[in-house]
Amino acid sequence: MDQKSGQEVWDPDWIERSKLVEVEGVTLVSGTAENWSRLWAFAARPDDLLICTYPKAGTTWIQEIVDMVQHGGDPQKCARAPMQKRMPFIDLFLPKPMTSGLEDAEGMPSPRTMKTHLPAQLLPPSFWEQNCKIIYVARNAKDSAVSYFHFHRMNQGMPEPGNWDQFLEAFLVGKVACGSWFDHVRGWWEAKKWHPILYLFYEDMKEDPAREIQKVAQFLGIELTAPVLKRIVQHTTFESMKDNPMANYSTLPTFFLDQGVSPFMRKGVVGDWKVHFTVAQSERLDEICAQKLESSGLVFRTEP
Ligand SMILES: Nc1ncnc2c1ncn2[C@@H]1O[C@H](COP(=O)(O)O)[C@@H](OP(=O)(O)O)[C@H]1O
Ligand SMILES: O=[N+]([O-])c1ccc(OS(=O)(=O)O)cc1
Repeated sequence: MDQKSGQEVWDPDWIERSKLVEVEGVTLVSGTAENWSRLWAFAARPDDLLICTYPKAGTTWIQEIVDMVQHGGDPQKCARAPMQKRMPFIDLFLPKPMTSGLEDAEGMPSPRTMKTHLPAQLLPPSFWEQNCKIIYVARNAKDSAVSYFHFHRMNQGMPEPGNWDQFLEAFLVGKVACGSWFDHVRGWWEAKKWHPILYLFYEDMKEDPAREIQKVAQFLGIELTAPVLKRIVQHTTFESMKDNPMANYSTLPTFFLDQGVSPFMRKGVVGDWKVHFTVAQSERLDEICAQKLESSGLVFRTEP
């Protein structure tokens, strides 16, 4: 901690590209796998809210929406700290001496809102036992893969992605951090049959943000007046969030997240996959998707 600025001081040597390690057959970054027993034993509280996503589904977007809904649409209150401090990322373990999301969560007073990228079968059991509310956001596989590829390029703590073709291969077989996208979206979809889970889609949020924000408010039992709803919509547009230092991760050092390589708030659209996928790659993903999501009732849109 820098005494003058009160800022955490990081050393570039702490950051290195992670290896992938399997936990119960799911590939996770090594920091999460090494701390598995602590994470599994995490003590959820009944009034905890958990935001779950496969990486790049719009996690930060729904986090900012939830924070605004919880704080009456007051942007000042949502500017109290960077996102990772407002809503700890429980499965993120950065090398010591940096604090982990788990420790931040443990030290946080209730009511807490936290974030995870864990698949449903790896969620610490106390979240089920305490009947915690969960908001899940899913994004179509093609845009998720593209966004995840660029995120691997810029996040110096993620495994090396290789080139696009190599990364997509790894994504399709689920050998990337957080495992298979297909298993993730399906696992959480099944879990909502027996647990209070609000399951949202990125594409729906783009189509009609006000409608989806209302679903969040209703799920949380909060009433929004028309002007508050309007303010939340405006505050959480891609353009607003791109310029918001408390939401765009610009407070993290560039030797960790190199936003010169690719910004965290990159494009924020549906359909950017068309710039990256060949026709053959797109058809292959469609085939796997049809097979993996068969008879689940889960349907994704890939067009704006
Ligand atoms: N307010 C917003 N509206 C639309 N997309 C947003 C957004 N805030 C973040 N995103 C997009 O969500 C993705 C990041 O997801 P996460 O927060 O889960 O890591 C990025 O996608 P792109 O890389 O396609 O631009 C980012 O641009
Ligand atoms: O706070 N962090 O260190 C942090 C936050 C978000 C993040 O992106 S994500 O896609 O892995 O959630 C990575 C690191």
